[in-house]
Amino acid sequence: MIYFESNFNSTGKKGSLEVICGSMFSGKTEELIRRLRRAEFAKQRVEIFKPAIDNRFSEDEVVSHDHHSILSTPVDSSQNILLLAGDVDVIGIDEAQFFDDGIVDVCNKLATMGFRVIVAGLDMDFRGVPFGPMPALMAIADDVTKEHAICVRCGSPAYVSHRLVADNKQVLLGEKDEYEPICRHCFEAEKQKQSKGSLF
Ligand SMILES: Nc1ncnc2c1ncn2[C@@H]1O[C@H](COP(=O)(O)OP(=O)(O)O)[C@@H](O)[C@H]1O
Ligand SMILES: Cc1cn([C@H]2C[C@H](O)[C@@H](COP(=O)(O)O)O2)c(=O)[nH]c1=O
Ligand SMILES: [Zn+2]
Repeated sequence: MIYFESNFNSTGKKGSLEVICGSMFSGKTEELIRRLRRAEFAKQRVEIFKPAIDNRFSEDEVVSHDHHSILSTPVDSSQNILLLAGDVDVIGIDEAQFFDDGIVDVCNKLATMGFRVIVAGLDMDFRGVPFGPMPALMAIADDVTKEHAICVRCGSPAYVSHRLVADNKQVLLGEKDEYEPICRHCFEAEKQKQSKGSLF
């Protein structure tokens, strides 16, 4: 896929929605920052939003696990993105899984209005279940990129973020102490191990 920094999508029309998904540590944020920086090199005006709850590394920056960062605006609700999207060409949104369902309509509207919208987020939660508005965003996107971390157990491409701590809430902010990226095979082995353990 060729991304058009000119803000025209592959059909030559202005306005599009790109989704970058995958497990934790797969490079979603790095890829988001890379696309936004390229847009800046093309003299595009860029605005980045993230959910206010994600204050792990910084209140007002999107930061990758490899310490790349870009200034962002934290917002409490998806509607705020519509209100705050000013006179820009490209809108980046990180950690989209944490937004309310309204984010789907907001992204659709922005793309139709002519913005290039680039969204990054976890496709699945720690149970391997689709996360929040991500499946709907992927369905309506013009382009979807699935990134893969390396499975920390066997070196294959990882597909899910396995939770290492005993907590069943869907939302639990964390890093390497709380999550590890693993592949389908190692995830299945883990589930078997846990179900055997719960029998005794
Ligand atoms: N198991 C792993 N597989 C791949 N990258 C990893 C792994 N563990 C740590 N990393 C680091 O995470 C970086 C990706 O970080 P980031 O873009 O923030 O990912 P994401 O946003 O998908 O969580 C990689 O460049 C690498 O330095
Ligand atoms: C799997 C999973 C993750 N989270 C949290 C953990 C992190 O704070 C973010 C994901 O960050 P990343 O940029 O993709 O590394 O989400 C969660 O709350 N619930 C989950 O099931
Ligand atoms: Zn594995």
